[in-house]
Amino acid sequence: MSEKNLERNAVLGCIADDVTGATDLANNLVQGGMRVVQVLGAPDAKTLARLSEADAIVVALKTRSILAQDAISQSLKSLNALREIGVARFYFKYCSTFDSTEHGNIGPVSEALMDALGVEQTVFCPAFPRAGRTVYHGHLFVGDSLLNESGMQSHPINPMTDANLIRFLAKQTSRGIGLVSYDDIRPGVSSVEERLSRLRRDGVSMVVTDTCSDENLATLASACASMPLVTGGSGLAHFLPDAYRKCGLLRSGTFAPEIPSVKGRSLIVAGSCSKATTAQVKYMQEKCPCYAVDVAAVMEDDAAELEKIVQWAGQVDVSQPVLIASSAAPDKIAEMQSRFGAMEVALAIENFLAATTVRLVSDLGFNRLVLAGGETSGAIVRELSIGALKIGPEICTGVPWTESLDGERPLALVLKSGNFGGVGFFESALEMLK
Ligand SMILES: Nc1ncnc2c1ncn2[C@@H]1O[C@H](COP(=O)(O)OP(=O)(O)O)[C@@H](O)[C@H]1O
Ligand SMILES: O=C(O)[C@H](O)C(=O)COP(=O)(O)O
Repeated sequence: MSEKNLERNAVLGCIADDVTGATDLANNLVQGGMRVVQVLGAPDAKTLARLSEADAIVVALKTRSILAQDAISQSLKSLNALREIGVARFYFKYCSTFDSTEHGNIGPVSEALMDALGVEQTVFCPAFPRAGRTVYHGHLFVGDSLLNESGMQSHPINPMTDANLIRFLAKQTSRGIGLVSYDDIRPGVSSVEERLSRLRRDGVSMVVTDTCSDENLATLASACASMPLVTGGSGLAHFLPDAYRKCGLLRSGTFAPEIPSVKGRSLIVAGSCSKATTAQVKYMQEKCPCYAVDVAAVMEDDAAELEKIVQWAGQVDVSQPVLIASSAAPDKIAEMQSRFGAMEVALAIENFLAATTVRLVSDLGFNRLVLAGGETSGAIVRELSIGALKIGPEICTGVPWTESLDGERPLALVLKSGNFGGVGFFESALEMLK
């Protein structure tokens, strides 16, 4: 394909099951040298056709924790729109901690995408070593802890209680599941390719990959570059652009992403209850005014609680960032869930934080938004009616600044995965805009 043609067609179309995972993926593709645009919600081909300069298009859905049939329908709509504009390679992105449940959507959506593309095999590569996610003998580790001992076992809506990905995925699909082990990867690309073809011959269509290092990811990216579909966390995406360049699929050269040029008030909204976000909230409470959301009040009279927050935020000096957090410890979460129902609380808080953010943006001029949590961020960007994001520079591993490309006024946004970032993340993110 001539260099000019390479300029025209997106090489890779990505479908992500939550918005923070989508920006995490987009960030890794940008780091690999791709020009990336992220769209929010299942698009149509007409919308995508306008993004002709992008090497990769990332479609950010909110399908991780919804009914499988709805997740499949939104994912296939996105796939069809991407195919209609000529995209031929696809990436289904889910969490590096494989966030799902026994009846979750990773298996069903992967099956649907494989069937729509007519592919016999794909890989499941959640690992992201730079973020401490590795896989060994098919078991997922977060740092030096097994997934089910990492804190993810207490997740409010998808507690991860089994680190064995093969056993866990088998509960979501009846298709053959196999493993490309560390010992298959260590010798190099041809060893991985031989293992994959042996598994394919044996009818194994879903292949979990061990990954202990970035070097393993680079090997896997080269071995999978010809696959029409790959699935995983964002780690593999860091190395795919180079693999595509080596196949002549992607133009050479890289570019420096721009920091958002949005001036104005800063708002931090934390709905994630992960260990990382809880620590970040605790740190930031010492640095700026913080409102701890009263979950029981939200469940009983959300309008009154929202008005209280708007009044409170209106008293804060405009030069100060404002922090609103519903994050809580597992025992407090359990108490609310037993009183009101787990999904009822989850959805009520997502919708409450979304409505609150819209009010603060429209009434008090907040336009630099740092959002913590995948489901939380998805609800907020949907309520703000943001359709597309330009990917900016990385703040920490897996989390970039972004800027809205549409809507009434430009917004600078951080969509932070709950688990990502150090304790001072919120402060560091805002420092970058000074
Ligand atoms: N105090 C709380 N009690 C119960 N559920 C909560 C509380 N605060 C937030 N939640 C819910 O927990 C879920 C957090 O998910 P998410 O935003 O994806 O965070 P993460 O990125 O850590 O997974 C959301 O559904 C949110 O509404
Ligand atoms: O951890 C990842 O791979 C992604 O950044 C992600 O999917 C995060 O989802 P979360 O719900 O924000 O933890």
